[in-house]
Formats: sequence, C-alpha cells, structure tokens
Amino acid sequence: MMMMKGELWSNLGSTMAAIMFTYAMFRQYFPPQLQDYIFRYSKKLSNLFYPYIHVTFDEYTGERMKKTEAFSAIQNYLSDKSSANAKRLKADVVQDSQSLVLSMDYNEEITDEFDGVKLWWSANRSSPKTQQFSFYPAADEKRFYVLKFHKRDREFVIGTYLKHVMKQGKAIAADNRQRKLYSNGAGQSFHGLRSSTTWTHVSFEHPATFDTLAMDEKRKKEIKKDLLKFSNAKDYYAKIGKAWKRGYLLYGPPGTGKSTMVAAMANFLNYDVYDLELTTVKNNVELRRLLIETSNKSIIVIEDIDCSLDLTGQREGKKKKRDDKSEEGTDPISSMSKTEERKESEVTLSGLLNFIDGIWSACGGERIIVFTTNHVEKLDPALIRRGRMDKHIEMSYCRFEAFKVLAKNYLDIDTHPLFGEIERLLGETDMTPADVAENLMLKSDDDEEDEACLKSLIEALKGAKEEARKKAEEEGKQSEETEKEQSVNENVGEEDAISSKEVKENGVIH
Ligand SMILES: Nc1ncnc2c1ncn2[C@@H]1O[C@H](COP(=O)(O)OP(=O)(O)OP(=O)(O)O)[C@@H](O)[C@H]1O
Ligand SMILES: [Mg+2]
Repeated sequence: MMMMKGELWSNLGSTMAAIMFTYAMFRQYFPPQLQDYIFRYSKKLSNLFYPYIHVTFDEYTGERMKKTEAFSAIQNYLSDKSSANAKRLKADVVQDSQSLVLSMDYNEEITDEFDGVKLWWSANRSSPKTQQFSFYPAADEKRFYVLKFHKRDREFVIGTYLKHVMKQGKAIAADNRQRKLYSNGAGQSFHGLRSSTTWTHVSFEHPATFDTLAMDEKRKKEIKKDLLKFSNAKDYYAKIGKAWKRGYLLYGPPGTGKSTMVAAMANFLNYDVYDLELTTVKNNVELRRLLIETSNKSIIVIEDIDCSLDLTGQREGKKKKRDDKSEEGTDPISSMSKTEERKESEVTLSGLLNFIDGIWSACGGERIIVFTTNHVEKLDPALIRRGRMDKHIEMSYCRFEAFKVLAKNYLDIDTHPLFGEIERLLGETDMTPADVAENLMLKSDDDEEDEACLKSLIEALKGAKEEARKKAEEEGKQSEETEKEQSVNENVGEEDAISSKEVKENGVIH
C-alpha cells in the first residue's frame, strides 16, 4: 500500500515537471505573436468542447461607483431561489427594505429553470489586494454575479430571460420596501418669513385594506379593478400619449371612510402616500416643487379640498382681484418679497389645475391624485371634471352590505338572528360606518357580547331614526310657515297692486 502511494506521488511529480518544462520551452522558443496565435486557437478549440457562456454582473459601475440596478434586481430575484436551493446563505438588509434578503453565499452555485431552459447563477467576489484584517469589506473587494448558460440559449437569455429577471427582481424590491407617509410641514418661521415647506416622512403602517373597508362588494371590486388596471397600464398610457396618472374624487359625509379608503388604496397597490396640506404651501411655484419631489408609485392626497383653499367655484372674482393686485407693482422683486411676507397661501385654482394636469405631473412614473371632500357641490366644476378627477366615488351611509363587512371584522360573525331587523333599520336610517363601527366595538371577549353589540346598534339606529323624523317634522313646519309668509306677502303685494291701480284709475289716495 505504502509502495503504491509513493509511486503515485512520483508519477504526479514527473508529470508536473514535464508540463513546466514544456511551458518554459514554449515561452522561450516561440515568438510572442505565435504564442498569441496558438493561445487564440487553443481557446477556440476549448470553446468547441466547452459550450457555455458566462455573463458577469458587477455590483458597482463607473467612476462614481454607483450600485447597479441589475445587481440589486438579481440579488432580489435569487433570494427566493437561494433560500430554497443553496446550502450556504448570507443575509442582508437591502436599503429601504423592511425584511431580510437572503442570498447565496460566495462561490455557491444555484440552478434556475425558465421556460424549460436551464441556467446557473453563482455569487462571487474578487479578493482584495490589501491583505489587512477588517470587519468591513475591503474597498477594493468586488462582488459580482455570474450567469452561465448554454450557447444555444444565447438569444433566449438576452431577449427574454434577463428581462424576466429584472422585472421580477424589481417587483420583489417593491414588495419588500418600507412604504412611507409623507406630509408637507408648515416651514419654520424665520424673522416673520416662512421658509419653504418640504416633505417629511414616517413609515406608513395603516392597517386598512379593502377587506376591512365597509362598502358594497360590487363597488369595491370595481374600484380594485380600476386601480389594478391603472397600475399595469404603463404601455397603454405611453401609447395614448397621456401622463401616467389618475385622479379619484372621494366625496361623502364625515365618517363614511374616505381617509380609510385612501389607506386601503395605498396598501392595495403598495404605494407611498403624500398627504398634501395646501394651506401651508406658499404659492404655485412651491406647489410645483413639492410635486416634482414626489416619488413614483405614490398617492398624492389633498384632504377636505373644499376647506383647503378658496376653490369653491368663485374663482373669477378672486382671480380678478389678484390680477388687479399684480398690476399695482411693476417691480417683480419687490412684489415677490411682498408675497413672501403674506402668510396665507397664495396657491390658486389654476395653480392647482396645473399641478394636476400640467407638464410637471408627467415626470416620473405612476401617480394617483386623490381629493376628499364633504361638499362636492361646493367645488369648482373645473377642478373635478372627468379627465382631471377621472373617477368620482361616493362614500355613503352604511347599508346592510357594508354592515356585514363590519360585523365580520369587528365581531367575526357572518349571520345572526338580529341581522334582519338591522337590515330593515339601515335601509330606513342614515348612519355612517364610523358610527356603526363604534357600536360594534367589543368591550369584552364574551360570546354574548356579540348580541349586546348588535342590540346597542339597533337602539342607536332607532334613536337616529326618531331624530331624523323629528328633524323632518320641524323642517316641514318651517317650510309651511315660510310658505304661509310667502302667500301673505303675495296677498299684500296683490292688495298693493290693486290699490295702486285704484289710485291710478281714481286719482285718489286712500
Ligand atoms: N367604510 C368604512 N369601512 C370601515 N371603517 C370605516 C368606514 N368608514 C368609517 N370607518 C371607521 O370610521 C373611522 C373614521 O373614518 P374616516 O376617517 O375614513 O372617515 P372620513 O370619511 O375620512 O371622514 P372625514 O370626512 O371626517 O374626514 C375610521 O377610523 C374607520 O375605523
Ligand atoms: Mg377623512
């Protein structure tokens, strides 16, 4: 046995010596051009037997060492596959992500299959030139992914597979990303002058979803379909030459779920929310700047638009006054500083309209603009015409369909003997979902509590019905009185007319 091992070593030694000798001879006796020639042909020869192509994706590119989109997308794309297949994994928190991203460790290789084509991915890093010990990655360490595939699949990989990887990777990043709720602060006061407002953000964690939203199931589905259609319609908007945005007007009495609907929309589409407080925006220029600073995939909300500004259909008069004012001062600088000093918002309706459908709103990707209001009738029709506010959604009082959603959410019940009476009362009485929900809030975990909640709701509904009846009665009385007054006035008017006729005819004053 010992003998055999010794022989093996000596054979290996002599083979190595022979290779080294041949290489030395090759370098010494062959001119460099010939060496190149032989090298190229030997590579071609090896390619004949090695049919695979390798593509490298570096983490950073360019002088400014910008992280490549491709690297991040591949990292996300491979994270699922790595956690299922790779034996050695490493975990990273990718920027702006709320969860860990698992990726295969260096020098691991995993196999992917797409449309019946097999491909191999490996994660690699080039070893740093500086050999110092450090917990942090060396500055000259380069990380990269290598994709290996058969040369017959070249076209498929370049034309289809890589596009699929990028798209999937970006979608995973969007899902994992921590969403944000932005609001425009009221700029700090400095020597009486307000500084410009900017967006500040917190993480967006509103729990409302379309499942928890009390609303007619059919309308809910329709809105969800509309949102999905919009978010997938990049090519369609490009084709018809329209900016990729959509306006929703949510209107209805207080407590009917308008703000809740905005949160549900954001959660459904995975968008950020920009809560725009118009009264703190100094002027149209600032409004435009705020818009440019919003990111893709976002919902820009202006709550209670009727209270935000004087946009309530009297713009002609207002506009004229403003024009008169601007004509007063011809010096643009002095008039600008005057405007700065004025504390109230100078945003105009036309500024807002430009904000919605001006050229600025076309920058970047998809955006949804939502206005909410309690008084749709007060708004200037120009503001809410179709094309600006594409979809008008009325949030109305709670009817039985909506109640069933609340009962499921709050009490976890689908049916109950008291539902019949509640259905009848909800049909006759206007109560907001907020008030219905208030009655369904459990005080304890007791099963009997369900019935107590429903009974308290019935009482509240009866109370509301009675109140509405009394109010209607009072209003009826009032209108009767005003009718009477009117008819008295008319009679007096007639008498006056008769007497004046008599005066004319008789020439006598009674
Ligand atoms: N349709 C609904 N579905 C589920 N919950 C609702 C609904 N409407 C109201 N609520 C409940 O009532 C509360 C108030 O609702 P929300 O703030 O959305 O009303 P709003 O229409 O925006 O009112 P306002 O006009 O006063 O701003 C919410 O916290 C939510 O719990
Ligand atoms: Mg609201």
